Amino acid sequence: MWVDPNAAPPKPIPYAEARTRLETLAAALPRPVVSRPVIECLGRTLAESVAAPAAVPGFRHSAMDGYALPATAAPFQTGQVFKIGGAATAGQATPVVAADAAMAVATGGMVPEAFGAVVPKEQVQVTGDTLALCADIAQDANIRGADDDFAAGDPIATAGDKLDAVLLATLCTAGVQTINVWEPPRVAILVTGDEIQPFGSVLKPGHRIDSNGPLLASWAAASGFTFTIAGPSRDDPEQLRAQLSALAMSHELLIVTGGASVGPADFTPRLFGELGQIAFWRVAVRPGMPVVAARIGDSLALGLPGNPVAVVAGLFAFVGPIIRTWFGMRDPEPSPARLDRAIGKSHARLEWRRGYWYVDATGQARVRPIDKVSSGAMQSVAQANVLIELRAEQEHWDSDALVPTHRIRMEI
Ligand SMILES: Nc1nc2c(c(=O)[nH]1)N[C@H]1C(S)=C(S)[C@@H](COP(=O)(O)OP(=O)(O)OC[C@H]3O[C@@H](n4cnc5c(N)ncnc54)[C@H](O)[C@@H]3O)O[C@H]1N2
Ligand code: MOO
Repeated sequence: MWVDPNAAPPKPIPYAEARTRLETLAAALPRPVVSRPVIECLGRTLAESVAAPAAVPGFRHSAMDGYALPATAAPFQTGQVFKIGGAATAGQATPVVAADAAMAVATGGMVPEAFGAVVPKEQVQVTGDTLALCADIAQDANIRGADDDFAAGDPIATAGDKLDAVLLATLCTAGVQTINVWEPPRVAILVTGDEIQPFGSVLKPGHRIDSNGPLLASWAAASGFTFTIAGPSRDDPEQLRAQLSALAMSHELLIVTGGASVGPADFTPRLFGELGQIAFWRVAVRPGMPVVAARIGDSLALGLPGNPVAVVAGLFAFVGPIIRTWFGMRDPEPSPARLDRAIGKSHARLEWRRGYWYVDATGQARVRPIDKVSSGAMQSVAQANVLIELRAEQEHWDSDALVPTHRIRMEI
C-alpha cells in the first residue's frame, strides 16, 4: 500500500482483521529455533513439546526413615519381630540381608522388590539388632514406585510454554538435558516527535518528556528480549528513513511511536510504505486508531500513535499478539467482571477502557471504570489494572453489566 500524503487516509479496519494480518506477518518472519541446556532456559519459550525420557526416580524407594520388612513375612502385624540385617542409605547400593531380615532404610533409599513395606521408626521398638512392630503395617506402606514422579513418556510441557522456575526445575528432575526453544525477536524501539525530550531534560513550552521509550524499553527488558532504543528523533523524514532502514536490518520487531496519524509531521505510515509493504494503517480501536503495520525486509514494523495510553493499549492489543505468534503461545483468557457503574461511548470503535478490577465482599469480580479517558493520561493507566473491552457496535452498558476485562501491567 503506497501512502499518498495528499490523499484521504484509509478507512479504519476492524480489530479482528488487523490481528489476522498481524499474525500472518509475524508467522512469516524468520524465527530461529535453538537447542539449549535446560538450566540456561529461564524465561525461554518451548518450540516443541517435551515428554519424560525415562521413569523418575527410576527405582522403588522409601517415603520414610524406618525399616523395610521382608515381603515373605506379610501380613505385618503388631508384635512381629525381625532381625535388622543391614542399613540402606540414600544414594548407596542396597546391602545384602537375609531373606527374613528387615533392613534399615532412609527416606529416598532404594527398596528392592524383596521388601513388602516400610515401617517408620516411630512404629517400632528396637532392642539391639532386632525390632518389634508397634502397629499393623499395610502391604506396600511407605514405598513409592519407580515412576513416583514420572513414567517414561509422561507429557511435561507443551510447545509455547514459557519456562518459569517450576517448569525449569521439573525438566531437570525428569532428566531432560537440552530443549528446543525459540530465539526471541530482537526488538528495536524508535521514539519520534519534535516535542519529545529524553528523560532528565529541562523542558521548554510545548515540550514533553518521553514516556513511550521508558515504557517500551522496560517491557522489552522485563520480557528478556535483546533490544535497541533509538530517539527521541526529530520529525525529519530523511533522518527517520535512515534510522528505520538501519534498525529493520538488524531487528525482527521494530516498534515506532509517534507520527502515525495524518498531521503534517506524521511520517511513519509513508516511510513504512516506502521501505516495505504495509499490512494495515488505521484500525477501528480506541485508543490507538492510527496504528500502522508493515513488513520491512525481514522485520515486522509496528507504528504506534504517540499518545502514551495508545502505546500501553498497543502493547496489549498489537505487540502481545505478535509476540505470542512468534512463540506459538496461547492468548490469555479475559476475566469477566461486573461494571461498578453504567458507561457509554459515542463511537463505533472497539474500545479498551481503563479499569480497576477487584473482588467484592460477596466474592463477585467487579470492575471500576477509571474516569479519565484521554489517550494522553498516563495517570489513569497507573490507577488501572485492566482494560475493559467495550464492543465496537454497542454504545451503552448498564451498571452491573458483565464485561470482559484484560489484565495489564504484567508481563506479556
Ligand atoms: N485529523 C486527525 N487527527 C488525529 C487523528 C485522526 O484520525 N485525524 N487521530 C488522533 C488519534 S486517535 C491519535 S492516537 C493521535 C496519534 O497521533 P500520532 O501517532 O501522530 O502521535 P503524535 O502526534 O506524535 O503524538 C500524540 C501525542 O502524544 C504525545 N507523545 C508522543 N510521543 C510521546 C512520547 N514518547 N512520550 C510522551 N508523549 C508522547 C505527543 O506529544 C502528543 O501529545 O492523532 C490524533 N489526531
Ligand atoms: O486512538 Mo487515539 O489513541 O484514541 O487518541
